[in-house]
Amino acid sequence: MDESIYEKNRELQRKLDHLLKQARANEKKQELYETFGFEIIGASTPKQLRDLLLSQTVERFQLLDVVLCLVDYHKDTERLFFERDEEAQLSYENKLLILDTLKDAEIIHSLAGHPVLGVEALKNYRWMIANLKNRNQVKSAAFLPLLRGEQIIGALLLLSQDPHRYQVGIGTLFLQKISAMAAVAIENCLNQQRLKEISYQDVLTQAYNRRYFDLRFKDEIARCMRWDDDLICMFLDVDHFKKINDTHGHQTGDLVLRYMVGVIKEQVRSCDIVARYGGEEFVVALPSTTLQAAHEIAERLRQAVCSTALNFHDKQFTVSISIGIASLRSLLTAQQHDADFICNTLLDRADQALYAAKSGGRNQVAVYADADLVAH
Ligand SMILES: Nc1nc2c(ncn2[C@@H]2O[C@H](COP(=O)(O)OP(=O)(O)OP(=O)(O)O)[C@@H](O)[C@H]2O)c(=O)[nH]1
Repeated sequence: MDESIYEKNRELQRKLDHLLKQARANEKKQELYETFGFEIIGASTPKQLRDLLLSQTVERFQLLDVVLCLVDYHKDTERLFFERDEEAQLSYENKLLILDTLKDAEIIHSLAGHPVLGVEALKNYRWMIANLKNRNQVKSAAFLPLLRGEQIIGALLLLSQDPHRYQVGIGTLFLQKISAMAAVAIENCLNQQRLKEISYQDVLTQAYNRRYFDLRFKDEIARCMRWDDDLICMFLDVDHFKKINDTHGHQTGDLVLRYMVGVIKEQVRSCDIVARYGGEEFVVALPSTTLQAAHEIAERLRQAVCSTALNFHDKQFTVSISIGIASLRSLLTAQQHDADFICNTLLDRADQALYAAKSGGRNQVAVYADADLVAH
């Protein structure tokens, strides 16, 4: 056979090998993207989703970094996405940007509804990387809009050190699939959190309900014990509430309960847990608070309530509250007990203190003092 035919054969073989190699690489890539996409869809908590979108993407796709921006249509994205996890909030500070529909209207308007790659992505969306420490190492970027129907709910910006990684003209099908799955997952996750919040809320006052308090209270006790911190349980009860209802009507009574939650929230920190425990009784957990500080807060609250003239439904009147407080630290000086016992005993002690405040004449603060009770 003629040498040129051999050469043609070799050339064809080389081309075939190259195509096979490319096909295998694409298959692998597809598998990687698909597995990742299914994991995103399967994420059941904001923590899992945060980890997948903001950390795992970098690792699995060998990126320099990734930035996610979300449009805050319901003014709740940050709260729901971070679930009050301040540590996570801090560590993802520059990687998750929450866009306000009013303040950032122009920016939101500038988000493209299709993927943008290469120089244009870097030029148009430089604001997304403005606070990244490694922003100077970014050489190419892929901007992927997160769409739900016609609406943009945010965007992902994938960043690479390789100037050729995201160039105009490269196929974006894999990337589009990932961003479509991320959009669904984010929306689902936020909606699930919203449902959870509703089920933990007291409908009348918007404070947490007892179910939520019981769950969180145990967590907070465990956390404070781990850090050798004190924790205060405070019960508050409106004095002669039945009389308020009887005199001014049930609807006015409802307004008093709502007002109470407002006053309590004004006097405590955002990390304290305020819940309606039943009827006209409220409970507050104050982590990392000393008994003395809690006593001062309770006194301030009591005074704020009884010194304010209320004017609801054209009826002017004043109300007073009785408060009972108990501290975790005084309970732990006795002996070690399991979490349920500690939780129940602390609630019981605060309730006993409240009872003492009521029987002492109402409109007063009482502190549980019998540290030996737990041993009985
Ligand atoms: N308006 C209104 N009243 C409620 C609600 N839940 C419970 N109550 C009323 O709260 C009143 C509580 O009365 P009591 O338990 O006798 O207590 P009190 O009159 O506040 O007396 P002391 O606590 O001893 O000072 C009852 O009349 C309940 O009907 C509510 O959601 N709205």
